[in-house]
Amino acid sequence: MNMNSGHSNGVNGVKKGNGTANTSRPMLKEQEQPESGSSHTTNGHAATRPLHSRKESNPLAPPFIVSAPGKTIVYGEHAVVHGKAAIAAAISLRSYLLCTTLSKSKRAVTLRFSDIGLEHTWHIADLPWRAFQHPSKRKRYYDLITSLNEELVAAMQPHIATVSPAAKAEKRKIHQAAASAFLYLFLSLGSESSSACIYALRSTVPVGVGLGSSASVSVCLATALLLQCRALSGPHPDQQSREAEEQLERINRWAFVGELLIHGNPSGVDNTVATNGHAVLFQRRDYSKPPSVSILRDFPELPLLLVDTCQAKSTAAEVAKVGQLKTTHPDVTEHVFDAIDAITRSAHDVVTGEDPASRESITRLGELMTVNHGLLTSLGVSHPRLERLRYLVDQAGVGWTKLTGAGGGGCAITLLRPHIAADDEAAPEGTCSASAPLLALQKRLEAEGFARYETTLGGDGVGVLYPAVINGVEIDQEGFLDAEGREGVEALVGGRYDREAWKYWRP
Ligand SMILES: Nc1ncnc2c1ncn2[C@@H]1O[C@H](COP(=O)(O)OP(=O)(O)O)[C@@H](O)[C@H]1O
Ligand SMILES: C[C@@](O)(CCOP(=O)(O)O)CC(=O)O
Repeated sequence: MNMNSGHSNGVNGVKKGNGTANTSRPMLKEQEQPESGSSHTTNGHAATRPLHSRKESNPLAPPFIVSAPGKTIVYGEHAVVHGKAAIAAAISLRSYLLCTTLSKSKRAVTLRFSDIGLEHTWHIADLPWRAFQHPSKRKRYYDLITSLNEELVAAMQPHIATVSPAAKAEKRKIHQAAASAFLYLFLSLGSESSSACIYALRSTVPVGVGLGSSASVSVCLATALLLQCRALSGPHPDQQSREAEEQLERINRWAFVGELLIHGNPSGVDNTVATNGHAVLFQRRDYSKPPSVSILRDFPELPLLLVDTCQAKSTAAEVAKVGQLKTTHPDVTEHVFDAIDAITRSAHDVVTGEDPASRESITRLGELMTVNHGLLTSLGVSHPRLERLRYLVDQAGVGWTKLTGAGGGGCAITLLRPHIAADDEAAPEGTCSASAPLLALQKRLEAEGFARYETTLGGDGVGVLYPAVINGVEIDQEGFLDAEGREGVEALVGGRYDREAWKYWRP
């Protein structure tokens, strides 16, 4: 699938509105991969074009969407930045990036990230291609990049400074972080002859609450740009496991670069789980090498309550705070990291053991969460709102609580005690819960300004909807950007009614 040239294996006959469409979705086959940034020529694809594919004269690839999940870190945040193990699971909240290629004459790329109110256009020719393509700086799509090149970041700065310059400082920071992630990836993977395109983003992952919104956005950006420079094969259903694994690894490497731009010193656990889905045991001892990643496909469906303190936090600030503590008290901090590492490994033994959903296993997992939270507090990354939340849950006696993600506000997870979870499950559909203590707690939390997210753990990682057609209807950019809330977005892009439409790399 050449997503940029008129020789695309794309689809025609797609109707706007309520019409029917040819929804065959030819995905990339493994083929000769171009050098990153090479011009978009065909490589014998026309011969394999299906009967109803786009006409040679049509210069545009059809709009397509990529999607990636948010995550919750169950054990090991912060320690993971310093080389220890962490367990994280994908959640059913996701980001979606709709890519609409424009005719060659347009020569501009536009970001429309409506959740955060960002709209920005760059003229492709104005961008600092010379710096990014200098032989000493040029990166290939298969390279492992573990740190940003300061000269390239500096070359990009004038083009980032023009993003939302009049916005309030906090908003500008959010806009410029997202724009930086895009632009660094675009300049690294694209070329001056890249197609003009509009990148429209919607996310059901709340921004900056510890659920990996930046990673899910970075995975979407990396995947879209890799697809557009033809550096990915698939996803297609008959793809060999090793090949699918390689594609996910490629996406993950570039998503990590996006994370470097957004939050400075990432461990890589967030983008790894957003790429692969399910749950992962993750460790990165040496930042110059790929991390050790074990995918936990049989991670139990833990009865978790996910609560937002609604207290804003900054991952970069919390990570820097722990870094500072490590500099001041290296031995003490290392011991705390080691203890967190031991917690993660004990939890891993339980979830990969005989009966991870048994009463005993849940109790062990819960106790480990309590200790993990205590250690995070000792690192200075809790917050009065998180402590209040933990106190309320402890008082209600419904489960074990820890902060998740960077802390300093953001979210906490509570593992429900088995009898509470059982009552909750037995509740008639549509009711909140049959468990009186849980119901009382939920009311209390609401009254004190906490928010609860309904989500399930595990599920697929990065997915592609090519073309952007659900049930024969092409997803319209304006409708996508204006869709109301989580329900609106999911109703529009949801594979719920067209299960075959979304494709995933499944090793
Ligand atoms: N829906 C979105 N649209 C655009 N950018 C987003 C979106 N969600 C997150 N981001 C980017 O990710 C950043 C949040 O990252 P971070 O502070 O690490 O929080 P989180 O814990 O959610 O990952 C934002 O500043 C923004 O740049
Ligand atoms: C604190 C940390 O371990 C997790 C941060 O997660 P989040 O950005 O709060 O979703 C940092 C990292 O692993 O990169």
